[in-house]
Amino acid sequence: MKSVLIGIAGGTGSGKSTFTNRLKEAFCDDIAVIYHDNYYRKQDGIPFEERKKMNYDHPEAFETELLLDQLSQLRSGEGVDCPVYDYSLHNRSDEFVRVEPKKVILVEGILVFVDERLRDMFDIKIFVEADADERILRRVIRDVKDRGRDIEGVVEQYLTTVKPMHYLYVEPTKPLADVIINSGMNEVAFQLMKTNIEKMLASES
Ligand SMILES: Nc1ncnc2c1ncn2[C@@H]1O[C@H](COP(=O)(O)OP(=O)(O)O)[C@@H](O)[C@H]1O
Ligand SMILES: O=c1ccn([C@@H]2O[C@H](COP(=O)(O)O)[C@@H](O)[C@H]2O)c(=O)[nH]1
Repeated sequence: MKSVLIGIAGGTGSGKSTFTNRLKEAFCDDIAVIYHDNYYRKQDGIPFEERKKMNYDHPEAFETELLLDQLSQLRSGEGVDCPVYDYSLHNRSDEFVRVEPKKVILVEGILVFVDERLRDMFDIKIFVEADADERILRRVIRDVKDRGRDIEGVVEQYLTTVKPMHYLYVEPTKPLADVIINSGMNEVAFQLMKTNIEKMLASES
């Protein structure tokens, strides 16, 4: 079985997870999904107050080597134990999630097109686009509701690291994408990808 790897990048709050999760809901266990965020580095030795202030939008914040190894294993037909990140702790949890090899593997994250080795693994590269004001508004609501943050903290983090790193690292990868889609709720883009994945799953190779 040859796996097709699909990378889904875009700024924070653009709707990457929304788009990815809609595809996962449509195909359930027929496809695999990997979130680059789960590969944020382990920070066990660093106190919580320090972890809160770190730059999570720089490529070095991720253990991309581990992701590369695990994607290679999946492509060779082996299952992997993916790490699980806990945003409220700013650290990896002790959990793992078993991911089995599938014909179609989605890999989602803000910086998945930055590392050339990772970028070159993708058969299809999708960039989810949304205006910066909409992204930050969504992020404030989501981080307060789901990621254990307060509004002041989200705003400070956005201005000090998230925004500058977005323009330094995320935005420059947009032209490297095969397809740029306008929001994760885009129905046309969803149906096009769904049809394509159905064809991939039905093909013999
Ligand atoms: N087009 C949209 N309109 C309104 N809300 C949206 C839209 N896309 C995403 N959201 C919401 O915004 C938040 C961030 O979206 P998410 O998919 O998690 O973004 P990302 O994974 O790119 O950070 C979520 O709460 C999601 O439900
Ligand atoms: O401990 C952490 C780890 C990450 N973040 C932020 O998460 C986003 C990436 O996730 P999206 O779902 O794409 O928004 C990134 O911008 C980091 O700043 C964090 O706040 N704390």
